[in-house]
Amino acid sequence: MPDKKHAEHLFELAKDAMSKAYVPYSKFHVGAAILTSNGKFYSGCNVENAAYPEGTCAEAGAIASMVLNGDTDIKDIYVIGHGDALVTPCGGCRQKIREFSSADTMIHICGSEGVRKSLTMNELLPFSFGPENLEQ
Ligand SMILES: O=c1ccn([C@H]2C[C@H](O)[C@@H](CO)O2)c(=O)[nH]1
Ligand SMILES: [Zn+2]
Repeated sequence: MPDKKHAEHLFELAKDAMSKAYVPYSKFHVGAAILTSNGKFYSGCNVENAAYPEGTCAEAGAIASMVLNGDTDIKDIYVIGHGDALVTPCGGCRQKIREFSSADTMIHICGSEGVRKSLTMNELLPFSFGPENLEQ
């Protein structure tokens, strides 16, 4: 877990991002917030599209913001969806998070009261394919 101050900020950022989701089709709001290993915060929401497959996930938005700002090392990522069911990152997002993860990256799945489940990258995506697989 990140320290208390970082944890609170991540949760607030993820909730705030969730409130901004553009979801006229699914009405399913999702927010994500990232803390990088160098102490920066990024967030994102899902953005749907009338051409349904073009919609993007909250995690993808947060990752795009992180990369735009020159950061590539996720320490913690919080994900929150509206409603009671826990939102675990979809398969595509697991792979997107994996690209920017390291041994100590943690994925925290939140409910309305805070973190409900914390997972390592390997728990979320075992036997994963990553950048090092391309190193010869
Ligand atoms: O981890 C997830 C799972 C789903 N969604 C979005 C995609 C779509 O807009 C809506 C319903 O699938 O939730 C995310 O943003 N992140
Ligand atoms: Zn996704």
